[in-house]
Amino acid sequence: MIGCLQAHLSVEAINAEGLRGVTATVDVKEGESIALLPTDLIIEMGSERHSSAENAAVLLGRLQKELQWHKGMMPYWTSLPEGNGSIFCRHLFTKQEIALLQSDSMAEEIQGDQEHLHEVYNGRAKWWEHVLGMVPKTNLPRELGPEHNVTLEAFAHTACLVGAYAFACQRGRWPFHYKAVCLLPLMDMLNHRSDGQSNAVVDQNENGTYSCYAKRDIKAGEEVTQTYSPVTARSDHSLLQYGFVEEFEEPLLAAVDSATGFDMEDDTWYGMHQQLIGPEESKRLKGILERLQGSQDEDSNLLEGKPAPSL
Ligand SMILES: C[S@@+](CC[C@H](N)C(=O)[O-])C[C@H]1O[C@@H](n2cnc3c(N)ncnc32)[C@H](O)[C@@H]1O
Repeated sequence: MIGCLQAHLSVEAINAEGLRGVTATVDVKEGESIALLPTDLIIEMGSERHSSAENAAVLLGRLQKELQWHKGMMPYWTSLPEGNGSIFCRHLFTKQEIALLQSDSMAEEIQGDQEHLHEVYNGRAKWWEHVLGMVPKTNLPRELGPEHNVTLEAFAHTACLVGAYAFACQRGRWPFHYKAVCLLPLMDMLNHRSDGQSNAVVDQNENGTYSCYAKRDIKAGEEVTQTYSPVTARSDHSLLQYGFVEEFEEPLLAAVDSATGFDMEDDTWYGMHQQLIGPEESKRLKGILERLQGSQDEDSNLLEGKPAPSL
């Protein structure tokens, strides 16, 4: 499998905590391709409309039915985190962990996702949901169950992998093209850095293959990173979707913790449940911070309860 993949990348631990990522094996110039993924290595699941649980069911269905393919892709499967606890993920949160969120709206969201995961596992989708394409076609029997060698935990783990590793991808050719959810081996080994900090982008070529392009010159040995979805602009959602919060060299205040600003056009996404700040409030808070001098001494004074500088 790896023979078909052309890449100037090496997968390795990239920090002292042992976080795995990819580094460039050669110097790459801005705009050059660092890796090329052929179409036959793209793993298509359901559509973008479908949940991670539904797409996990499609993937497990393919794995059970297409044994040759399953075997051929073994280097990829073994490269993914294996087993319970290897991913910090909403589908696997316990009741105690949900309580730690201290946010009713997020707790509800996660409980809803966990119920949905059980429903997909138990095959409770209505017949008309299948007919209307509201649930993807899977090769699996409607009921997964232990008799198919997929435990609920393994199923939840697969849904977690899909949630954190899959890409939205364009499939087929015009006029029969459509948006799907795909796993892109190796491309999914790139870690996230916020926009402006990342040095690469994963893009689809006209012939359907995927390339990883350098956004600026990259030196051999340097980590190669890309910017994941806009979800990462908010620490709480980044934690829920991907299991991490990006660390910035200069920590930002929680209220304005979006490094890239609010890049979603529809800011209701950020304002759901009316507890979160939108672009206007973010601008106002950033304005205040910019006017504050923010020296170490002033911060210490504030922490000791001494008067804040006047604005
Ligand atoms: C698409 S995978 C990237 C490859 C992954 N590091 C691996 O070793 O399999 C996404 C996962 O990588 C980790 N990750 C990505 N970017 C990160 C970052 N900036 N800080 C910490 N963890 C990160 C998170 O665990 C996330 O769920």
